This record gives sequence, C-alpha cells and structure tokens, in this order.
Amino acid sequence: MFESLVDKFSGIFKKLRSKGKLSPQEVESILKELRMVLLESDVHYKVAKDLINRVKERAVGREVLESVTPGEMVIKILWDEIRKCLGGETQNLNISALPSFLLLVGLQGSGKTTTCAKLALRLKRQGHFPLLVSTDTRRPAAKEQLKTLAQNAQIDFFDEPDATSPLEVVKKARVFARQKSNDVVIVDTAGRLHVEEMLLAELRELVEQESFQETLLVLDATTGQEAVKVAKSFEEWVKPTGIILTKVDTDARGGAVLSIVSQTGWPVKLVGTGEKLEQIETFHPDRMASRILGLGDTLTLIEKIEKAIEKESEEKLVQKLKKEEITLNDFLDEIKRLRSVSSFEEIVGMLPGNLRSNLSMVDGEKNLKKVEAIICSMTPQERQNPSIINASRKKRIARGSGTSIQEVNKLLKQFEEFKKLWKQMHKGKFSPLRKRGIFGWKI
Ligand SMILES: Nc1nc2c(ncn2[C@@H]2O[C@H](COP(=O)(O)OP(=O)(O)OP(=O)(O)O)[C@@H](O)[C@H]2O)c(=O)[nH]1
Repeated sequence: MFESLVDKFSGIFKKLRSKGKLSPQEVESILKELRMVLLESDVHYKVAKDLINRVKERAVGREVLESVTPGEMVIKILWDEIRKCLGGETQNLNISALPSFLLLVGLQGSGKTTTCAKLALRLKRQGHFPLLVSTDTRRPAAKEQLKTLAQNAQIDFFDEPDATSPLEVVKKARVFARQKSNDVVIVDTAGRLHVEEMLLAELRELVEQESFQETLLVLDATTGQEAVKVAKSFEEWVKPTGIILTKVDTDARGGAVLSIVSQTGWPVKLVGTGEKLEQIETFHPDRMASRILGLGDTLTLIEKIEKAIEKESEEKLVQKLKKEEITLNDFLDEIKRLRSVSSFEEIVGMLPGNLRSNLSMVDGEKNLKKVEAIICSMTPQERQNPSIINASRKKRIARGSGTSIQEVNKLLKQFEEFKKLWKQMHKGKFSPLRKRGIFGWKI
C-alpha cells in the first residue's frame, strides 16, 4: 500500500532526522521536495500546494527552529496536516436508528457489492443482525453475486424478483427487515458503467422517497483523480454522507485518498484493504496519515493482534510471557493465527520500518512453509529454548528443512523480535502509545 509515497518520504525523512538544526533555507528546500512527492503521487496540485503552505507556516516559525529535534518536528507537522486533510477525526457509521438503512452507490467495478458483504459481515461480528438487499433490477448476475456472498457469510438476504424499481425493492425490504428483526439493512445498487442519467434518476427517486441513515459512495482508490470526478458527478444526484474507499491495498501511489477527502469534504468512513470479506477497516485519519508517511500504523496493527488472540490462548500466552516461556511452537501458532485474520504482508506493512525488516521472513506463504520446516526440524528442547542451538545443530536443521544456516539464523532473530512485540502488547504499552501518537515508537 502506498509504496511509492512511502519510499519517497522515507528518503526525505532520513535527511531530516540527520539534521541537528534546520535553517529557513533548508526547510524551504525540503518542503519543495515534499511538494514534488505529493504531486508525483497523484495528489491534486491545489491540495498539495495548500498542504505544503500550511506546513511551511508552522515549520518556519519558532515551532521548528527552536525545537530540539527540528527534523522530527517537521515530520510531526506534516503528519498533523495530512491527518487534517484526511478529515481529522474518525467518523463512525450512523447506525443509531432501528433498523438503520445504509445505501451503497458507485460505479460498476468499484467494489460495491463486495463492500456490502464486507460491511454486513463486520456488523454481524459486532453483534448486529444485518440484512443484505440487492436492488439491481436489471442484472440478475449482480443479484446472484450478492446472494452468494450473503450465503457464504451466513447473512440474511432479500431480493424481490418481480420488482421493477429499486424503490419498490427497498419498500418491501423494510417490511421484511421488521419481520425478521434485522437492525441494519445494507442496500446494494446497480453499478453504473459511468454516470448514467437514467440510473441516477432512479437513485434520486430512491433517496427522496426512502430515508437512509447513510448514503455511502464507494470509490476505487486506484483510479486516482478520476475518483474525485466520479464523486463530483454523483453529488448532483445524491448527496453522499460519506465515502468507502476500496482497493487501497493495491493503490501504490496513495494520492487519491488525500485528494478525495480534501476536494469533496465528505468523510471517508471505511476502507477496503483486500478482496477477502474480512478486509475492511474503519478509516482513521491519524493512522492513515502514518501509513502514507511510512511511519507504521502501529495502532491498527495492535488492534488486529489483539483480535487475533482468542481469549483462552491469550490467558495462556500471558502466563507464558510472565514466565518467559514462549517457545518456537507458540511463535508458529501465532503466525498462523495472524495469517487467518489478515495477510501477513498487511500486518508487516503496518509496522514501523525497523520492525518491518526484521519480520520479513515470516511474510508470504512460501516463507511460512520454510519457517514451519525449520521449526519442525528442531528437537522439542530446542523449540523450548533456542539458545541451546549451536553452530553444528544449525547446519543440521538447515539441511533437514531444506533451507540455509542464514535462514535459520534469521528465523531465530525474528522470534526474538516477536517476543518483544508480544511483551510490549501485554505490558499495556499501548495507552502511552496512543497518547504519544506517532512518536510512541522510536522512528
Ligand atoms: N484488492 C482489492 N480488491 C477489491 C476490494 N474490494 C473489491 N475488490 C475487487 O474488485 C472487484 C469488483 O468488485 P465488485 O464488488 O464486483 O464491484 P461492484 O462495484 O459491485 O461491481 P458491479 O457488481 O459490477 O456493479 C472484485 O474482483 C473484488 O474482489 C479491495 O478492497 N481490495
């Protein structure tokens, strides 16, 4: 995600951190570089210009020049301004009504149908009773797609085959939801190839006659500036209450997020981070700013790890941690469990750079197999206490697992990193982390 932005920023940040003091000329030249990075990453020129001007205003003032670490201060200001550009505060979905109706609109292929199912599954896991409704009266295939997704995720589905308009379907869905006691109704709409007037008129009729707690515009992040144009043209017909940005996982440039929020003024409420139904997240401007700048989205990562560890095994793990008894078997179990929640790539991507490179070996299916093979080639005593593994044993383990001594060493090093991460988590290192924001981790 955002590889291009992250790479370029990291070069500039390296320079910034190496400076003891910054002269106004140096600040000026760094801001120019930052502006170029934003432009190259598809951020609209006006958005980039305004953002850099705000950073400049704050950076060339006393805030930076009298600071002990001026470089870090510039990064902090940039992070803060990007966070504001992304909407500032996290905006949650409005699902206070009973039932709450959420309407999803967008272009064909934007990921709307998948997102409806993702959202339903997420709400179900939070204890809600969602109902998925398809209103595409023209394309049976679209209905089938949603129906299949609903069946797979065991979510209630409603469809009215004889209906001739989305309005008719939604009216009937309202009655159905009441009978079935569904508390959130997610309505999928026909995907438009481009902005087609007839379909949009149908949508307008729907939002004028039915009440929706949310009208969410689904936008494909990879389409960059095009997404802003799509947003503007939808606005003439329906007034979205928020945006769901999909495919941010494949958005290498990352500029679209910034442009979309600052140019529409609508909050991004959720982001799609992969094709799997679990891959949807609340959009947190502060965490997204950290991701864009490559500072590591530590908080989201921690939430994921916390979710991944089931209650029971957590208890066990805590006891083991206290007694310093974590073994390589636990390590293997943990990687497998984390992978079931999210792709490891995604997890590793959210770590700050220093931890990221240390955990690269456990990234990817092929590597996981290697890790498993290495651990399985060890004796139970070695798995319990890897410090007893000497050079000749390493050679044998490497031979037994079809790997190399370097790979065995790398795995042992990563095991130590993992232990550190776990410890930090269980020592409740997160509340200070939250308070201290991006500098909680030594970046
Ligand atoms: N990588 C990635 N792919 C996604 C994401 N969300 C959806 N997709 C993929 O995008 C493609 C289009 O998704 P759909 O849900 O069919 O899109 P749609 O907007 O409903 O399209 P129509 O049903 O044709 O209107 C599918 O292959 C999805 O798996 C995401 O967050 N990340």
